[in-house]
Amino acid sequence: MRVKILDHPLVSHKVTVLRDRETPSPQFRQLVDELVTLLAYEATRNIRVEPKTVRTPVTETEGVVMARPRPLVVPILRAGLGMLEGMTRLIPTAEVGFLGMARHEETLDIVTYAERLPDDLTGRQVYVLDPMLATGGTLIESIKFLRERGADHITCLCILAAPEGMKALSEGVEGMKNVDLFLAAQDERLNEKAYIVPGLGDAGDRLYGLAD
Ligand SMILES: O=P(O)(O)OC[C@H]1O[C@H](OP(=O)(O)OP(=O)(O)O)[C@H](O)[C@@H]1O
Ligand SMILES: O=c1cc[nH]c(=O)[nH]1
Ligand SMILES: [Mg+2]
Repeated sequence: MRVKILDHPLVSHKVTVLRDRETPSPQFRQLVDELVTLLAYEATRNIRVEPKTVRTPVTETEGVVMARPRPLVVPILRAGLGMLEGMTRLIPTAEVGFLGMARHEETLDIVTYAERLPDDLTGRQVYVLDPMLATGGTLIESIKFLRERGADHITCLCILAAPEGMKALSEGVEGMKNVDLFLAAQDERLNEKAYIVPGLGDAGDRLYGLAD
């Protein structure tokens, strides 16, 4: 598994504001949207293109366009939904599939409660969106799911990750070729409730939770 952590002062600035418990939901959503654009710029370097000839007003020239089959973007509900618009703004022609997964607060077991994906993903490049990689259980489960359908190359975009989850993920996908992970920041550890430290709390609640 290839891991890339963005190293950019603008990213660090946005992550810091995102962490701040005083940052309200509307600003939190805006920051997630901005961060995913920056992450997506790096994470889509591997996007497949094919040659295309175009006629400019001046002459004919060789360029490239995105290859077929189109890439598939998969936000992991609920928190991953906050990353979808930023991603599709960059790749408007991508197809979007959905996976709804939640980890049980105490057992940390992953429950897959929704799935809307093409049956056959043979040869497809897939971009998985989930802001938090904590124990890694959710991402491992989703990658296995996508692999079983034939996905060819899976790139995960996360905002924060704990080292424990990164290790579990790399062991969990060992032997699987073509799995990449892009992060805005790597955090210190997990706490006793498997929350990321220092983290940003519960991403789903901060994006979509009811205001106090
Ligand atoms: O690496 P893990 O230990 O599996 O934890 C990470 C998962 O936890 C969060 O989702 P959550 O289960 O809270 O669901 P939500 O998005 O509906 O809040 C987060 O968005 C990840 O999907
Ligand atoms: O810190 C964490 C861990 C899992 N899910 C979250 O939303 N935050
Ligand atoms: Mg949650």
